[in-house]
Amino acid sequence: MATFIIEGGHKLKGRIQPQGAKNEALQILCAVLLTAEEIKIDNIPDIIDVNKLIALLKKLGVKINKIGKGSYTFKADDINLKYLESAEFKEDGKGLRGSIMIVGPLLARFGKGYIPKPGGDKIGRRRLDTHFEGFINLGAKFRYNKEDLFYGVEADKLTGTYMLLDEASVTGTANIVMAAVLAEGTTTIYNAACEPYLQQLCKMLNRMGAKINGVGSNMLIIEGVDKLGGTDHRMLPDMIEIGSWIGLAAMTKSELTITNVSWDDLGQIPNVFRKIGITVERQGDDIYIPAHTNGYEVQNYIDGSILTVSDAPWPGFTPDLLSIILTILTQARGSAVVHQKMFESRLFFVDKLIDMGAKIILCDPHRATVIGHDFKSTLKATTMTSPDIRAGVSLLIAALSAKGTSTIHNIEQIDRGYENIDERLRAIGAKITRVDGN
Ligand SMILES: CC(=O)N[C@H]1[C@@H](OP(=O)(O)OP(=O)(O)OC[C@H]2O[C@@H](n3ccc(=O)[nH]c3=O)[C@H](O)[C@@H]2O)O[C@H](CO)[C@@H](O)[C@@H]1O
Ligand SMILES: C=C(OP(=O)(O)O)C(=O)O
Repeated sequence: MATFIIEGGHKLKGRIQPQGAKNEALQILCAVLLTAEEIKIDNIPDIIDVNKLIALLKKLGVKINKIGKGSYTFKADDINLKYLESAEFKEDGKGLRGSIMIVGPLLARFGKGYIPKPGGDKIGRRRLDTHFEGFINLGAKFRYNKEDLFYGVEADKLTGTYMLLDEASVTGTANIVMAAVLAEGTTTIYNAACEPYLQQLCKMLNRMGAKINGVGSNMLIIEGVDKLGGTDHRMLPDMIEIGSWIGLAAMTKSELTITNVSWDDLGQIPNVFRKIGITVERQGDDIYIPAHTNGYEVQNYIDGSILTVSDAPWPGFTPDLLSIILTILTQARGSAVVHQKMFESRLFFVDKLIDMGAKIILCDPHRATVIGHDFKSTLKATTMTSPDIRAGVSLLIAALSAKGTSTIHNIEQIDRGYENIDERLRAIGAKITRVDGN
């Protein structure tokens, strides 16, 4: 278990370039299984989850060449399906959430797809029904081994159909789309998720020869094709990292420029930060955050009632930024409610913020009321353990704003999704030391 030692209370300054998007990368990498032709992908983040998926694809027989930082070619022309039945695969597949998305492409191209219960953050129930109901709708036979927690789908052929998803699952929609592009006939997916990750996936699949209409909406109409070909793809900047750096700048009263953010793909993100009083300035394709020397003031609604920040499927506000919003609210002028609708265990990390002196009432597992200090009292340094990726980064931001030296254990949770975070933050003035565990 590695650890960060953080000396808080220093202002940061400078420019930071967001990495390529983690959740997009996990989808895009799985899509290389859909063709025997070469696919070149740029801006792949160098993070634990993505590297685990690349290693898994390699074991599946995908030929992988690293051609530069974040740039790889992939060629899935000789897939080793036996690996899917190995004990090794049962271990590898469990290591991350994104591995679930190999199932759709494997089913579509080779007639079978297996996966052990995938990993990812322990932030509440994370069921997979939407994925498998989608495959069943396309004509696949499903089985689940309860002892091994091992899922499997098989089909001689997939046939397009109409389906109404029970929830707009992000990875579920990606998985079903990747199966449907090679199905016979037309598939309509209603209540589809439409995060930029999915829009990017659909655009890439269309460049490979797929026929997907409705990209960016909650109804995708997919006309199946016999075969897909190669393409080039570049990952968008990671919008969750961008939100994390906005929060970091505000809470440490630092002046930061977040470069090349792909503004038009950020949806509600800039506005939600503005609602809690943070100045988010557009400069070309950069975000400029001035030093919030006089703090930031939470806006009320027009009728004067208290602000609630909650998540919703895209184009709603992403649940992956709520932990960061909650953390920066602890120093806001005013109060707000954070309502995490999707995941029931994601707010428990507030205990650590309360230990640091934050004023938070956890109303129930989904809702917390935060009463901001307006910097009249700084958070106290402490020792904590990162429970999940976004709570981990939130605690890191809290520690950077706190008085004294904090310790965060289990930072592998942070490394799962943030590339070289300590080095990149040191470059803008943060005092962070990484101590490797045994
Ligand atoms: C690898 C990856 O891409 N992970 C992301 C993906 O996870 P993932 O695809 O696993 O998450 P899902 O979209 O399936 O949904 C997660 C949870 O939210 C609930 N749910 C979902 C849709 C909905 O309309 N209402 C609702 O309550 C589901 O019941 C489920 O419990 O999407 C999540 C939701 O944006 C993000 O937090 C994860 O970072
Ligand atoms: C919950 C997240 O990731 P995963 O789905 O990989 O656990 C996240 O990125 O915030």
